[in-house]
Amino acid sequence: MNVVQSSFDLFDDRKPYIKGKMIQELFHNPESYFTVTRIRISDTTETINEKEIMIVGVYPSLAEDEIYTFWGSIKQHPKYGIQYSVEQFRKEMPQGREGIVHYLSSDLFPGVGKKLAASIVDTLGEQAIQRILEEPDCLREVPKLQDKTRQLIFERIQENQGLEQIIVKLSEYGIGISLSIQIYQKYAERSMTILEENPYELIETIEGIGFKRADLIGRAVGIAEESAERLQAACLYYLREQSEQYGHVFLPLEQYLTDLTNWINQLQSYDESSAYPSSIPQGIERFSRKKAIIDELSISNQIIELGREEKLIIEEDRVYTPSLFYAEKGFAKKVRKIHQNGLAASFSQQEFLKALGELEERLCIEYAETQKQAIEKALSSPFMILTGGPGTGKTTVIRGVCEIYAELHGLSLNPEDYVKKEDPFPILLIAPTGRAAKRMYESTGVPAVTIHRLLGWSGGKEFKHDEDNPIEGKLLIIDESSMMDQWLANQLFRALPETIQILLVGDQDQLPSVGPGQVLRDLMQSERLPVVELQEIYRQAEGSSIITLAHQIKRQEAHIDIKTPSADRRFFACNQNSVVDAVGQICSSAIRKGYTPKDIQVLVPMYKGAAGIDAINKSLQNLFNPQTEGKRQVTHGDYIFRVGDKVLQLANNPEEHVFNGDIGEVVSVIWAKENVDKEDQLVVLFDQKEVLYPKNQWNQLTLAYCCSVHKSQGSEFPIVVVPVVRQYHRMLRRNLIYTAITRARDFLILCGEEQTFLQGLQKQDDVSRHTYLKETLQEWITETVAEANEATSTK
Ligand SMILES: Nc1ncnc2c1ncn2[C@@H]1O[C@H](COP(=O)(O)OP(=O)(O)OP(=O)(O)O)[C@@H](O)[C@H]1O
Repeated sequence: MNVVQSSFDLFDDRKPYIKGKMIQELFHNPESYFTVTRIRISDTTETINEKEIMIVGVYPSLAEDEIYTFWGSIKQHPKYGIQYSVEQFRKEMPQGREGIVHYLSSDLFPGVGKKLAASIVDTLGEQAIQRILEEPDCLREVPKLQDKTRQLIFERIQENQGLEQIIVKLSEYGIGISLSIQIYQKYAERSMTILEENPYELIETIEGIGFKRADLIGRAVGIAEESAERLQAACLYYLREQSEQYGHVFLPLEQYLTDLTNWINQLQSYDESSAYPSSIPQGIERFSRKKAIIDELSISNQIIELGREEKLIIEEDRVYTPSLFYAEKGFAKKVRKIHQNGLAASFSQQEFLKALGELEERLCIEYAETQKQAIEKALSSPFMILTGGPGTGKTTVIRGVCEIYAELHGLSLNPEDYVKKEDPFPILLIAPTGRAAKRMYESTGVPAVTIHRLLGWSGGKEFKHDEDNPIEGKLLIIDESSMMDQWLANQLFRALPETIQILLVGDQDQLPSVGPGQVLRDLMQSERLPVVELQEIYRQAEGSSIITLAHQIKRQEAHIDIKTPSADRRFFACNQNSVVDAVGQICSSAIRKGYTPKDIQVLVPMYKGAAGIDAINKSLQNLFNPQTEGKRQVTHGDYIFRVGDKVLQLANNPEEHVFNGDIGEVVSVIWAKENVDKEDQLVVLFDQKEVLYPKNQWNQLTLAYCCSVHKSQGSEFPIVVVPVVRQYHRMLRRNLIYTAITRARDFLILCGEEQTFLQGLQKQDDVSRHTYLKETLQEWITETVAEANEATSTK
């Protein structure tokens, strides 16, 4: 294979080096890549006699049985003796034969395993790739190679000419095959040039490459710490990271500059012991390549430059990424337009009361005074917000709005009356998740879809509807709007006609959106749009103590009793070490009472640790769906997926109409030998729709017996089990617990430590989000709701 003659010659073999194989990794920080490994020396030009040495510095975890070359300097530690401080490193090229076997048995060639790949190389020699390209028929010489596989090998090699070189090269920096393929697909023959000249570009273009990984390549190819490319990439990356992690839409300039400077310096100050976690083995010197302190002035120069190039937007003392700046401004602009231009229904009080009376009769309920006001206001305002805790009748009001709107406009609510394209259904009901939309449909009888579906999302940034191709509709009702982030809100609003009427429904005490922003909260707090809050609880009337507990939490009452059992609520005391068993016992007991795994949902705030989601899922899998003879299962990383398992979708897959947070069941495992693609496959059933998962999509799935509170937003389950133990204490806060317990429809079981639960309720979200939506609306819409009301009442 010609990889060995790659033009990528960055390493100076004349400098002293040490070559060797790993014996043991003593420390590796996956964040900073600071690594300490003991290696067995196979060759060196340094003046040492040792056969083994400790390699200390910034490099990825080494692969077993691979030879690496390190360039650096020898340091003498008073206690631990000789150590080697690394400045550059390189994985030795795979030997010709080994490299081709590795390539041919990768996921690029489904159906070709190590054995077959070895047989191809044994038959065709180390020039196999070249030979196959020139004369595909040479593959006929390989024993037992089926025609279909032969064809596939040739086609894949032809499609990916040159890729094998990149794969081998990138593996030197700890970059695996799938990322290498993405890099190659993006840059083709320019891949190597990008890597050598500005690996930081990969952060923007390749998902899965963050600043630290790019910086690792940057170090290896010799890009200076203070170079503009590196610092600019750090500025952009840090801002994006802060938005993604903490939900900020912008950062205050001063804070951004200080925190970013500290972050950059901490990244490179590997020789300052304070920068390292205490888990580094004592006695290991903390040093690496030459250090350069980056001062605030250098960073601010780069920020100004990025501002000039419009890669950052600086408005007064706020720094934004362009996408969030335009999302926030664009959304605010459209809200103002709809608020001022939207066409509200016009009707007399008499007409309204008549329609309401008929509806009450039909539904056999009597709307409460605030609920009536909510319906009337929603119908007569271009933009209204309806809020309230669980069970206060938000959905009942939505139903009223739909029915009376239809009545007042003489419209039918039967979708079958709208089959013609030029006559679309006038009332659009949407929610951020599929399950929330389904609930909305079930309780109102009006069709409801996800926001993504309404927008005709087809993956990535592709939406069918936007300002040039707006959605058609007259009334739009958005439920669970606390989950809507600033990007999605803007995407939705830009696709709406200015004349549409909007009812936004949500509970601001629930968790904020996963993505940046706090759209619902800002809209409400701007005091520029009418808001109706429902406070009376109706589900309580049906005997629900779950709802009472939720409202006690919402009102921040001082004495909350979680221990006294009631008809729909229990508490079981247990500690951190016994909580997994306790959850198991609770679930077993529910199953004995006739509930199925689908009815029971365990909700936990974190994945890792002895009481984390992963551990609970493994234990519940054995309980709910144990391995039995003949039941098929596959292993994927740490997980086993077995026929009958309840699984959770972790990514949006618009082609198959399955979305992040959807829950399904594994209904079959198809072995590689049973399908034309020659790879193991899973079939998952979601709501009567079967979806096929080839192996490379298994990472979109996880077990769902237990899932995160975040993923459960917008859903309801008959039985919810919420363990609360000290291990979660960093994550616990009022709105998280509130969201978890309000997911329970019939029965709520809390287990764990009462004290930890009560302490969690005392904590609010510690970081408030930096957003400017509220202020923008206040600047742009001059009249407050109170003033508007006054003006109407004096007319
Ligand atoms: N005015 C009313 N009279 C009698 N029952 C009512 C009234 N309003 C609502 N309900 C009943 O209260 C229960 C909760 O109402 P609804 O589902 O509309 O509340 P919600 O705020 O949407 O709750 P959640 O947010 O938990 O879904 C329902 O069973 C509903 O029929």
